[in-house]
Amino acid sequence: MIEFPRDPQNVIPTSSVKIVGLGGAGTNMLDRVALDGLDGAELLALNTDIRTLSSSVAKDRIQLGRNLTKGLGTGGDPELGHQAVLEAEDEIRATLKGRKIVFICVGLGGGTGSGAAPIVARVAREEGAFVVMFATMPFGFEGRRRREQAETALNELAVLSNALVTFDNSRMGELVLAKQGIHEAFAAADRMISESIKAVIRLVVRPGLINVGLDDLMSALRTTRSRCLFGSGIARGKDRAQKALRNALASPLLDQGALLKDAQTVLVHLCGGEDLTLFEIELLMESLSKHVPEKAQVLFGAAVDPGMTDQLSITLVSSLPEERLRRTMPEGDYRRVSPALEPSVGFAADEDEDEEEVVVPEAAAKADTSVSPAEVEEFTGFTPVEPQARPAMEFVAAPEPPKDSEDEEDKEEASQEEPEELADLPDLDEEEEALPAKARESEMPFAETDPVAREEVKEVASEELPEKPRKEEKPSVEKELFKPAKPAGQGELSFDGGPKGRFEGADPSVMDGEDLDVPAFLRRKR
Ligand SMILES: Nc1nc2c(ncn2[C@@H]2O[C@H](COP(=O)(O)OP(=O)(O)OP(=O)(O)O)[C@@H](O)[C@H]2O)c(=O)[nH]1
Repeated sequence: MIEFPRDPQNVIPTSSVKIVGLGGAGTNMLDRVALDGLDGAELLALNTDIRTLSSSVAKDRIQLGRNLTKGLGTGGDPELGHQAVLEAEDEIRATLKGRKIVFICVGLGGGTGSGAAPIVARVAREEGAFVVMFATMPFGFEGRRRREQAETALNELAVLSNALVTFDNSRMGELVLAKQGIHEAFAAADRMISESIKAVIRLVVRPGLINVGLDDLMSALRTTRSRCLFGSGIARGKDRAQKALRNALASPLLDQGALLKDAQTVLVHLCGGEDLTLFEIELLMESLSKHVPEKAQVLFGAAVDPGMTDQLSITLVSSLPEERLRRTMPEGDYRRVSPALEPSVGFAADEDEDEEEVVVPEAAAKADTSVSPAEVEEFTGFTPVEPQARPAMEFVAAPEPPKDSEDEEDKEEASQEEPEELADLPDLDEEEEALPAKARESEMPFAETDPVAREEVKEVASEELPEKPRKEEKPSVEKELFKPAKPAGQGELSFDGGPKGRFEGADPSVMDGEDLDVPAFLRRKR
């Protein structure tokens, strides 16, 4: 067992941490964090939609746009979201006063979150807080408008936040089986985000043997336009160090550890009970070194939490610049697993900023940050090791580019080639297109409850889904006559060549000079 004196000056009390849930998605994420249990940190819910706001478990709640939207959402309009938050700016400022770290959870793409997040980030920064933004990007099927709104907000947040961690909803949808509904996909995404938030909070607020500070966190994540790599695993019992590492590497955001091989800085944080041994730490770090490049800077932190007897947790945080991400995965893969990463996502940190030294009272050392058995189960739920428990859509690692070839063309071909395994997977876009518009509509929770969003969804379903290019085929009389009314965005049924609509060999039914076997709408056109 390692005996180590604690330095209470180096930790941040949970009371100086505020977690803000913004908009519908943000409030859901916040509720998830609260329900999963995070002692001490204060929760604040901000929303225009009074119904969602009032059902939040957060103790502090502020309604945005009291006069402007009068308790309703913004209907997907970020400008309304922007105006609405300005109405409540003073109230928000008052509640963020004196906080050292403010975590903001938001789903980008709608009106409230996308329009208000930059203002909330600015206010928190003005109050001297270190701002970590957790933002989700919309599912690919939500349409171009939401994607564009999300990207605009993301670019603003990249400048305003100290750290911006993005989660791609499409990517996290892979955590659930393809046949499960969209509700499960959102729930899986929320659980993942909740775990990430809690792990990051544990990193910076837990009294440590070897502390990880905000500056370490920043340098692990510091690069512009990059994707956050994050993995967290926990295990107990025999071989817990190896198991915890395996669980962390299995995180979908690390692609089974494959993405770490290009990382420049990796932040590693270990936490165990009082039975944590130096041997375990060494073992774990040795195993990890196989996944991390030799030149990478490894920032290491460790903490002992008496509540974690028999357990060991490991958290890995890093970032991968966008162009490296593209190199690691061929273009096809990249879009397939993460369409919302196009064209920009990521983390941004203020390079020039001089970080204030955080001085914290002694009480901080007593902050309760124990991990419950339920949490352990939750973690292992995300990182199943049994093949049957894996998500149906699984990332397949990119093939290695040819080593000796100098020929640029060869290299390009190799990077564009689709691996064999991928060729068998259904194409997400095609699959989505193949869904009837109705089915897609009914899968969207926000469309069920929000009439404006419902209209948007219909709009997307009817306008934005491109028609599949059809093969050249000979026009036939039957096809021309009985062309089915084409539902927007849906693939067209092919008809066989047999006669349709008229019984073979039967006389035509003619009345008043009109052939009744010809559909009425065609007769009218004549
Ligand atoms: N992970 C997750 N994402 C969600 C959830 N609900 C919505 N989203 C995503 O977040 C985006 C924004 O949705 P909301 O948060 O409901 O919208 P809002 O910001 O409140 O804005 P308005 O409702 O338009 O005023 C959506 O486009 C979805 O991609 C959720 O429960 N979990």
